[in-house]
Amino acid sequence: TTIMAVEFDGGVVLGADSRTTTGAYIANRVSDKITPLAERIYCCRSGSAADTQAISDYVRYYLSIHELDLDDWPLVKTAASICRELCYSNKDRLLAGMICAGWDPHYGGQVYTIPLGGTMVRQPYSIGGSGSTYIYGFCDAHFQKGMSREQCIEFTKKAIALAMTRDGSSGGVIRLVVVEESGVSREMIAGQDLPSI
Ligand SMILES: C#CCCCC(=O)N[C@@H](Cc1ccccc1)C(=O)N[C@@H](CC(C)C)B(O)O
Repeated sequence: TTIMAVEFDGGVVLGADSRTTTGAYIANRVSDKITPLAERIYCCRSGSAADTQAISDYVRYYLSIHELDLDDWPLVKTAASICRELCYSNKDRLLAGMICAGWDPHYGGQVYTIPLGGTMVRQPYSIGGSGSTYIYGFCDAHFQKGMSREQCIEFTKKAIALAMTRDGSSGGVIRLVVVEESGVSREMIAGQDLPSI
């Protein structure tokens, strides 16, 4: 897996490849690893498909209960904290590396990364999954503070595309989700991995 999320002024871009593997076998070449946690909060999943689906379901459930007490949008930090609590307190049983990202009216676009051990840290952008190891240099070289929505989209597309060419556990199509105050939009970019003949 290769996953990424980038903050911009007013929202976030989330990106992921679409390959699920069992060993070298590609169990799913069109997986959707960008999963909703609330209306303006999503997570990118890496590691065990089962573990990260279960964690996402719990976070979505807890947030839905929490929202009944709120008369406002839930905070991205709240979603990330619930995710972190589940990952940390079950760290010896889970294989889950997740990136929580979204928009809320208090802090705008935010990216929180929750790697394997269950720590949580906010970053201007984050990369994760097996494929991320191949693009740290590219991301260090190309990230700039204050990039526009469109620049963040292009940065995310290029980084994930490069990782997909080198990581055997990444491939399929590039999925993108843009979350901002005005709404959520999805995009899918197909490469060579979809049958054309
Ligand atoms: C189908 C099926 C059985 C397991 C599928 C399954 O979890 N594959 C994993 C690799 C893995 C991990 C831990 C144990 C075994 C196999 C996988 O493809 N993970 C991708 C992300 C998830 C969310 C799709 B990525 O991290 O590569």
